[in-house]
Amino acid sequence: MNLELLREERPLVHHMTNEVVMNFTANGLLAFGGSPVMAKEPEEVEDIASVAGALVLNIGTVRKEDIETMIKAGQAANKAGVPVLLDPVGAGATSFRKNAVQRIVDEVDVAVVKGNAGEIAALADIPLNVKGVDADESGDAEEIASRAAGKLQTLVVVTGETDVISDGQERLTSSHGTPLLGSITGAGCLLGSLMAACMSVEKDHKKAALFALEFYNRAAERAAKKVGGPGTFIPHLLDELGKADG
Ligand SMILES: Nc1ncnc2c1ncn2[C@@H]1O[C@H](COP(=O)(O)OP(=O)(O)O)[C@@H](O)[C@H]1O
Ligand SMILES: Cc1ncsc1CCOP(=O)(O)O
Ligand SMILES: [Mg+2]
Repeated sequence: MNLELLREERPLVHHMTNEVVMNFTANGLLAFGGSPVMAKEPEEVEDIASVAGALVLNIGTVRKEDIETMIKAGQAANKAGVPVLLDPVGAGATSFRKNAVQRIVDEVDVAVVKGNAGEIAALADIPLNVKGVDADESGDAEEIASRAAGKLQTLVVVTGETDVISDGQERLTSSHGTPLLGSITGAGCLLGSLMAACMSVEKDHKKAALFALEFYNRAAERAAKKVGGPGTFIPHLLDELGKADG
C-alpha cells in the first residue's frame, strides 16, 4: 500500500453515511490525504459514485428510502469498477438494519464489510448482546469474522481491541489502538473512510484494509499519549492522521 501515492492522488471517497459522523469523517479523511464528498440525493448518486475512487455505504442513521438509493449508488460503483465498503452500523440492534444490510449485499458487489463484533456477529447469525451501535466484546472476533466472510462472500473486518480481517480462508489480526477510540463517536466510521481511500489505490483489498487499520490505530496510540480525555483526543487524532506512519 503506497501512502505517498494516495496523498498525491487524494482519492475522492463518496460517502452515504450517518448524520452523527459526517463532519468528523470528512475532517479525518482530509487529514489522512483523501477527498471526502457526502451525497445521498437519488438524482446524483450514480454520477458521483461512478467517478469516485471508492464508495462508503454506512447505515448508521439510514431510513427506508435511503436503502434504494444506496443500492443505486452501489450498482453504479460496481459498473465503474469503484470499490464499495459497507459499514453495518447497529446491524445487531434491529431487524430493520439487519435486513437493510442483507438487501445491500444481495444487490451490490460489496468489497469489504467493516463493523464491530456485535454488528458482524449479527450478520453471521451468531448471538451476542448488542446495545445500539456499540459492541459486545464477549464474542470470538476471529470466529465471527470467518463465519461472516463465508456467509456474505466478502472480505470482512471486525474491529475492537483486536481487529480481524477475514476472507473466509485467511485471517489477519492487528492489536494496535487505544480504548479512547471507544469514548468518541465515529471512530469506526472514520476508519471505514480511510479503508475505502486505501482501497482506491491498493487493489489488494486485504492489504489496503490492514494498512488502514494499522495506520489509524497507531495514529490513535500517538494521539492518546498527548491527551487527558476524549475532548482533546479528537484534535490530536486528526493531527496524527496527517503524519507519516510510525
Ligand atoms: N479497546 C480498544 N483498544 C484499542 N483499540 C480499540 C479498542 N476498541 C476499539 N478500538 C479501535 O477503534 C476503532 C473503532 O473500533 P470499534 O470501537 O470496534 O468500532 P465502532 O466505533 O464502529 O463500534 C478501530 O480502529 C479499533 O481497532
Ligand atoms: C451514535 C450513532 N448513532 C447512529 S450512527 C452513530 C455513529 C456510530 O459511529 P461509530 O460506529 O463509528 O461509533
Ligand atoms: Mg461503527
